[in-house]
Amino acid sequence: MTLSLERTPPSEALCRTRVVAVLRADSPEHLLPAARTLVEQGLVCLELTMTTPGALDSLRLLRAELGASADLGVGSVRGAEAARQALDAGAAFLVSPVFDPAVLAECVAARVPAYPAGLTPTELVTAWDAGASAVKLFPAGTVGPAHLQAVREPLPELAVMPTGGIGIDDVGAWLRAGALAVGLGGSLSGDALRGGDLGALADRAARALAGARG
Ligand SMILES: O=C(O)C(=O)C[C@H](O)[C@H](O)COP(=O)(O)O
Repeated sequence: MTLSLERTPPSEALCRTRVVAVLRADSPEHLLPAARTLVEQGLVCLELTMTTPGALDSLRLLRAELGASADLGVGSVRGAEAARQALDAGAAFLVSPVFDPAVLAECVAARVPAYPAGLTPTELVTAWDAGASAVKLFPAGTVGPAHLQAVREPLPELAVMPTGGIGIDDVGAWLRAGALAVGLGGSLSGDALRGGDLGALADRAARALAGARG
């Protein structure tokens, strides 16, 4: 199907590293040291979720502290107002657990990459045809890489970012099944967002990136 829409492409950093760290914390306290650790390892695409208290203040802080070394987006975005607030705070991309056309419209207008979600072929194609930069397969862990491979056989044009329930050692399998990139939340963060060991976080980041390189 040929559409006359101008799709904002995913960032160069996402296409290169192929891993997005989903940072969902109970408090903003430990975000900065964890983010620094990930960026030092080369895991530079970071998604701060709106469910984290003070998420947009944290985004501003991380942007000031990490500058151009990180590709900082916002996740769990629902509704036009939240999308506008995240974009005003400088989000480099927006992610959602659903396909919300209002969020996508804000991203299209601002020419910022948008990653709305779907699970079924129809949901994924609907978000893709509406102009998603890539579609987030969510919750990916409930279906596995075989689902992605089967969906993309008749729909090879879809750029897909599986997220939700993915282990750090599963990255390679998802990329081989046709994913553009994967999102890693809990399996990557571990206890680092609660003040846990940053050395262990660095090791997990290195493992995830090694899996992405294949
Ligand atoms: O809400 C969004 O926009 C999200 O990005 C949701 C994330 O995909 C998951 O919260 C990550 O899930 P885990 O890797 O299982 O911890």
